[in-house]
Amino acid sequence: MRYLTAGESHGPQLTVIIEGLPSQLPFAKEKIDWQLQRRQKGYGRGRRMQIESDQVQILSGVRFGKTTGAPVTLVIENKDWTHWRKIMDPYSAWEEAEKRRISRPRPGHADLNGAIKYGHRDMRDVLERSSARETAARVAAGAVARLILEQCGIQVAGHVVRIGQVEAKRVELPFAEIIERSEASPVRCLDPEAEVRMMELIDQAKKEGDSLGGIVEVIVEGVPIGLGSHVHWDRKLDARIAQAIVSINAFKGVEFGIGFEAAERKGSEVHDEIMWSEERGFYRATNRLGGFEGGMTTGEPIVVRGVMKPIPTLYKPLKSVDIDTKEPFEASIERSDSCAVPAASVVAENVVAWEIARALMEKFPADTVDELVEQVAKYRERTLRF
Ligand SMILES: Cc1cc2nc3c(=O)[nH]c(=O)nc-3n(C[C@H](O)[C@H](O)[C@H](O)COP(=O)(O)O)c2cc1C
Ligand SMILES: C=C(O[C@@H]1CC(C(=O)O)=C[C@@H](OP(=O)(O)O)[C@H]1O)C(=O)O
Repeated sequence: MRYLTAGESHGPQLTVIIEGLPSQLPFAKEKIDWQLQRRQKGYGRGRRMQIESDQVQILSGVRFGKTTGAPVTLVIENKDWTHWRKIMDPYSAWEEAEKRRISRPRPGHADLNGAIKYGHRDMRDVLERSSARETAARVAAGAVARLILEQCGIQVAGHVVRIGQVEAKRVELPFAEIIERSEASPVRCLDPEAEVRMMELIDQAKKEGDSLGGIVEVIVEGVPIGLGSHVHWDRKLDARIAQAIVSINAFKGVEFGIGFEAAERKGSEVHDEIMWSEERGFYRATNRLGGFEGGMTTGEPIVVRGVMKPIPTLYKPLKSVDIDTKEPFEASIERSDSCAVPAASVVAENVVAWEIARALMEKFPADTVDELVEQVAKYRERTLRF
């Protein structure tokens, strides 16, 4: 399974082409649109989210509500396009674009490196594609992956663990409650006390023209043992998930289970002891390693965390240099989010879902979804009797 996305932030649309899906997969458009809506929400987002109302248009690969096995093309409209048409049209008048040309790179964004690398004097040509608007297309792909996972009894949830200085209290909750609580929270946080403080912090950052980052956690339940592989570096599923997370705009790090804390602990306080019972087969007494050993799933829930740096576009001045005049300047006032950690947790859920579905399709190659479901069920049974 693979996908490609295309589209600029202020162009007419985003497009995603997904290839390698099994046929006969019930293609619930409302579930894809639901994931897109979830990504748009979250306390701390800027005005752009009030303009957009993301949903997919299905252009290929689906008939009678099911996949045909052909590539699926999905399109998400940029409503904001109408305001940018004059300068974002592929043949827009140069004079129009020149009036809005961007020559002032923002520290922390892709502007300067992209302009130097691709030879652009208008940094809009970098901004448009480096914008996290593109994550809407990735969420659509992940939402399609979730349709596959659902058929195989695999569920994905996500929540916000930290925003700036505020950390949520760690609580052990049943999976359904994690979904319910994070969904009800404007910052997608499971801890009501931290939620209030996170919102205050976002208000304060906004007032000060500053921005905030944080940490998100994704949990995947119902994964069979042995997705991924130890035999080669690029088949290790934890490594692929790490790439998927760090590829999200502004994500700088990733950890599984207890993560970086493992460095401080002794082996006896890290490794998850192996147990066996008639009903469960092999299982672990703990899940400190977050569901992975040897690049393969252990069958315990996958627990992965990603760290997002603060949003680069600031109202508060940061030093930079104009690429035309070479003069220093301060502040570049652009419309921007002040904190997008809650929204990014939805992106994280969906990019992880994609990697799990891809690994599932690699282990259980199938042309139809029934073939896939059958193989997964048989394998689970075999695992239990191992
Ligand atoms: C959901 C989401 C929303 C974002 N919104 C903004 C924004 O409004 N303004 C901004 O400057 N950066 C925003 N970012 C971050 C930039 O896209 C990101 O920092 C930039 O692409 C540079 O890439 P890097 O930070 O990975 O190096 C957002 C990121 C995500 C995941
Ligand atoms: C459009 C989205 O996020 C955008 C991501 C983004 C950036 O620089 O990454 C900058 C902002 O773009 P604009 O200047 O058009 O407001 C965000 O709104 C989105 O998430 O759908």
